[in-house]
Amino acid sequence: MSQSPDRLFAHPLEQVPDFAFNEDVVRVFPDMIKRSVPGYPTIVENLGVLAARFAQPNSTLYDLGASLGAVTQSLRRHVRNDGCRVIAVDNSAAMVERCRQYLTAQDSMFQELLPVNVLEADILALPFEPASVVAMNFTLQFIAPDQRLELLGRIRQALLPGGALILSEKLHFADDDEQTLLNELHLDFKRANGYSELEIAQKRSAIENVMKPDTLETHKARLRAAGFSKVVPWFQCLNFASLIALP
Ligand SMILES: Nc1ncnc2c1ncn2[C@@H]1O[C@H](C[S@+](CC[C@H]([NH3+])C(=O)[O-])CC(=O)[O-])[C@@H](O)[C@H]1O
Ligand SMILES: O=C(O)C(=O)Cc1ccccc1
Repeated sequence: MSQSPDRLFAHPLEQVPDFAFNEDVVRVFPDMIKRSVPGYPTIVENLGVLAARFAQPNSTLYDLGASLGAVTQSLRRHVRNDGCRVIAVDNSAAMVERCRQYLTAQDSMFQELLPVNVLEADILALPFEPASVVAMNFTLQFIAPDQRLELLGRIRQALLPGGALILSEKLHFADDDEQTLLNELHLDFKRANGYSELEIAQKRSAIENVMKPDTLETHKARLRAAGFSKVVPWFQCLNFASLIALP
């Protein structure tokens, strides 16, 4: 499986197209997300550890917006079998194809992993089965803002008592100084990971129409409105955070 360094925005583009999860992105995605999202490896690994606490025997665990299945692989490293299974969902055909290859490779290296079903589907149109764990690792930010509440409401309805939604997102900050500082520090993180000013500027223009981060306050209020009883942030690195939402 070929994995390449992310140079997608390294050369000047006449017009920067809107960011899409296509084959070019799939080829560089593991490198791109590690060099762009501070704390990503820590979040992914610990998501499996967290999930193990909420997973119930004979239940379903969802990985929504699974991309190449990094979270699904972490769930399979940490959650005991006990009749559980994972449903990984993504609406990018290119992502789903490569995700299935990675999970098959994981299956060939380890025994007794949770069974996985990888679905190519739009999570906005997918009926959810009862689930003990739902992971959305940096996916809600790509959903149209006016669809987010309804989606979270359906996830809430699907969650079994004692289960949890684990939601990771890039954050926006209402306080201008806080927004400026954390944004600058995020740019420094990207520079430290080898991205040029041109790459940073072109990537920013590619994602600004398709990725709309909310504030932590908006997330908390919307999760409450969706029926979650408690929202507990468990991780923040610069402007990227992860929350546990309890039914
Ligand atoms: N409506 C939708 N339905 C299904 N999938 C969608 C939808 N909209 C976007 N996606 C998918 O959500 C994923 C978001 S990436 C998640 C990283 C992963 N969780 C990781 O932990 O490595 C985040 C990022 O790139 O910053 C992409 O694969 C989209 O195709
Ligand atoms: O690159 C960024 O600035 C981001 O905010 C995160 C990101 C990571 C991977 C794909 C799209 C957005």
